[in-house]
Amino acid sequence: MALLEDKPMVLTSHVDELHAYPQIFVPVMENYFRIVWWADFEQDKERYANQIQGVLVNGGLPRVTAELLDTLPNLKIVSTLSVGIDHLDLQLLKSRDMKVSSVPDVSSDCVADWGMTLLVAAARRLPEAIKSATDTTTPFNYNILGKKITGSTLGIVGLGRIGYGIAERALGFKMKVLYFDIIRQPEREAAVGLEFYSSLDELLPHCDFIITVVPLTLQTHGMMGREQFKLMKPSAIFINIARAPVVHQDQLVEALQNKTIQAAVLDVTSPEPLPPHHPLLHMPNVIITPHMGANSLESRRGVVEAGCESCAAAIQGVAVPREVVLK
Ligand SMILES: O=C(O)[C@H](O)CO
Repeated sequence: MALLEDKPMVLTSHVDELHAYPQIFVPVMENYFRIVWWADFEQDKERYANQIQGVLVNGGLPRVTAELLDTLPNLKIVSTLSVGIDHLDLQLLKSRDMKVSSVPDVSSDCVADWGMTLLVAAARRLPEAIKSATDTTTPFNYNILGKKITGSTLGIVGLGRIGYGIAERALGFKMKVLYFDIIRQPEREAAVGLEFYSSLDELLPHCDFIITVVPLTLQTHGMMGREQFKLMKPSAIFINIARAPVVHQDQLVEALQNKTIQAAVLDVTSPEPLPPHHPLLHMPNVIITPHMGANSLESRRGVVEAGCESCAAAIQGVAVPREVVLK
């Protein structure tokens, strides 16, 4: 896609806001657009409203509400710089005939790398080990015993691009890999030798590690709760790199407190960050990371490029790469 000569105006989050883009990506965006930061827009909407043709979001601001759409009469696209689209009101956008794009493919390897990293970190109790070796107030401990990964069984919940990437990596660790998905995927299954389960509840009792990698939808909302934790082995390690509401967080706390399962790793929580007194922050068998699966420099740069490309295409009135088909 050619860069636009007369750069159109696009609204996006403020660089300092949660989920906004690190300053290093701003020049990438400015190659394509005249950027209006959300905070500036908020202060003087009339100045910008008629000129804004695209909105770039990333889970946080700008919230694309009916009110925002009413304010921007020349808006052509809402482009999210993310895989997930759960923060967008797709019904609203469809009713306004708005183009929508996401970036489902660019960061898959990076997120799959992160999924395996978290699995290894939990299995080998990495945070505790680092603390023991580097925090002089903590006893140096030669006996932090982890869980063997080689030969163990991994259950992947959701065999999309990221889930499949995790399967490929797990095979390198000589793990047995099972998966649950609402759609069976024989080609992927055969390519790396996966075992399919049509029922989540039937898959869970077999797994040493379970990782959720599903999009957040009405069907996946709360799919991991008390009943599912009870079906897991008491030695199971549960990892969520999808979206927090896929898990009943309070029921996960209960399962960890009752030792229904051994440990959990959460790259996503509700809310983010958790308040200081939240029990998950104070459990030795929990690892929490700040929603950073897609955070390699390369991946984020690619995501920003791709999102800008889609946005520019819609403004030019040509086919939009990675358009989200609104049903
Ligand atoms: O959906 C994604 O791409 C990541 O979770 C970042 O929002």
